[in-house]
Amino acid sequence: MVIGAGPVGENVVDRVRAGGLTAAIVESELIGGECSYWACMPSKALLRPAIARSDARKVAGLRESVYGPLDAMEVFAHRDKVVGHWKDGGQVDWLDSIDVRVFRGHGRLHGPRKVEVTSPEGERHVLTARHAVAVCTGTRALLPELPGLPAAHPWTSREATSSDRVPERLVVVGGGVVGVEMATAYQALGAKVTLLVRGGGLLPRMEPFLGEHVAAALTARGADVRTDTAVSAVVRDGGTGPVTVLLEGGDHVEGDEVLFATGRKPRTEDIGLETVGLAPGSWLDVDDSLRVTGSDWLYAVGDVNHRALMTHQGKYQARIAGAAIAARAQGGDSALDTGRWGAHAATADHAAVTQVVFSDPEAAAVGLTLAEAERAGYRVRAVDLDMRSVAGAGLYAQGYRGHARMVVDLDREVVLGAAFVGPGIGELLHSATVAVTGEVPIARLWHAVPAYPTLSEAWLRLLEAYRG
Ligand SMILES: Cc1cc2nc3c(=O)[nH]c(=O)nc-3n(C[C@H](O)[C@H](O)[C@H](O)COP(=O)(O)OP(=O)(O)OC[C@H]3O[C@@H](n4cnc5c(N)ncnc54)[C@H](O)[C@@H]3O)c2cc1C
Ligand SMILES: NC(=O)c1ccc[n+]([C@@H]2O[C@H](COP(=O)([O-])OP(=O)(O)OC[C@H]3O[C@@H](n4cnc5c(N)ncnc54)[C@H](O)[C@@H]3O)[C@@H](O)[C@H]2O)c1
Repeated sequence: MVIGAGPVGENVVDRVRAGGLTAAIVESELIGGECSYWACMPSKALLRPAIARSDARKVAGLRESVYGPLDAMEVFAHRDKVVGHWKDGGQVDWLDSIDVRVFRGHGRLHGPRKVEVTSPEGERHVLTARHAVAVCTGTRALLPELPGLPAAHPWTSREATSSDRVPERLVVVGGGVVGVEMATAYQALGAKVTLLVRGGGLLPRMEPFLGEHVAAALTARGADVRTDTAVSAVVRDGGTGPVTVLLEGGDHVEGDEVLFATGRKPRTEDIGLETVGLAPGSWLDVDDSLRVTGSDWLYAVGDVNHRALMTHQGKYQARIAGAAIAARAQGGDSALDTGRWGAHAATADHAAVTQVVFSDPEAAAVGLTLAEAERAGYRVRAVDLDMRSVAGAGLYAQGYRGHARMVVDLDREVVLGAAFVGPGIGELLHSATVAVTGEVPIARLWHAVPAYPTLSEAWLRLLEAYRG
């Protein structure tokens, strides 16, 4: 039994079916989850024209053709198509095709191995799982407790990704991934954007140079990026019209909408955790097979376990969890391969989490940052590269600005992490992921020859710099 049919829940049922078990899934909103309708897919549909136009403006002979504004209505119409007009028929057909029973309604644990489903009409059924229950209920936006905020009707990621109008002035609070991506999209669509960042820079979970490049580019295009700036209250008379965001220190910013992109909280307040001895509202702690600590039947997969809040990482966990559930059903714990990089251990959660931020320029990273590697006790060296020394970069875009870093474990001579920022850099990430996950020795990477003249020659320059 799976509670929550986001990308992660869908992949859990797919993998347990592939492992020979039967599966059922409960969904209270749309099959496909946050990612398909209010997160990854609509946000990338809004960002693609912004990034494509920006890249084209860096190509001689082409830039003159792309100086007009984006057609916001066309962009929104395309976004609507990408999200299937917020209808999930296609996803339901797919679940039917793999013989998974779908229950519409709210799912709650009801003691060991039991799930109570309350249908939209209020009917209740209790279903009993033979082997396992997987909680895949994801997250929702976390709003800080600030005076005036609820009454101001702020945008969260849901409103920002589903809006069909561009506010003249958009204030964005939060310099994480959602804040940066939505500031990028709405600025390109024509809004005057102010980005209020509590900390010292953007994208604080990544190598600092990524956020520095992104902030410089947003500022150069006219955004007002304010770091070390804390919001103290929000005022919006009557809950509509212009909104005033008050800052600690006495200053204020006015906007026509304010987006709070200040993190996520788990959707576990009302899923019956108390019936199995767990605290409602908490993130769910799991082992590397994604089984909840202390349980032999309950799994928590995807955002809800707080390991790595990205769709691709959650789907990876789903593949591991589905295989582990099927293996345990057949042979108990002894049937599992839970060693490092084993079939039933989500090792990449610790060593090789990947992320592409679809900002302009793009930012991408895998594995450990230099600071994380040092904190973990590795003897490391960071090798840095100005992307302007890569021939392919100059051809990709005139005046290319970008930077790359490779973090090397000096004892094993393998790459622990890599980070890139620059136009088109997102597609470079997977080569780094293969190097980090495969723990490919530097001596062998030396033989992996990047084609000339591509952005991938960043690898050649990084390896040359490392070897001296
Ligand atoms: C604006 C934005 C952009 C993003 N962009 C990207 C991106 O480009 N790439 C990327 O990798 N990640 C991105 N993410 C993160 C990504 O959306 C999440 O990591 C992903 O959605 C997690 O999948 P999930 O299945 O764990 O949860 P969700 O997608 O949240 O799905 C959970 C499902 O469970 C259902 N549910 C919850 N409670 C119950 C219940 N009690 N009973 C029945 N059903 C229930 C919900 O209705 C939902 O359908 C983005 C996030 C945001 C906010
Ligand atoms: N392209 C992608 O992979 C992608 C895109 C969007 C979101 N996501 C994922 O979704 C998750 C949620 O993203 P997010 O940006 O909402 O969260 P986040 O945790 O990445 O960033 C939230 C930011 O808000 C700041 N913040 C928190 N409270 C604040 C306050 N009161 N005032 C001002 N700032 C405050 C935090 O310091 C942090 O920098 C992330 O884990 C992210 O990885 C991924």
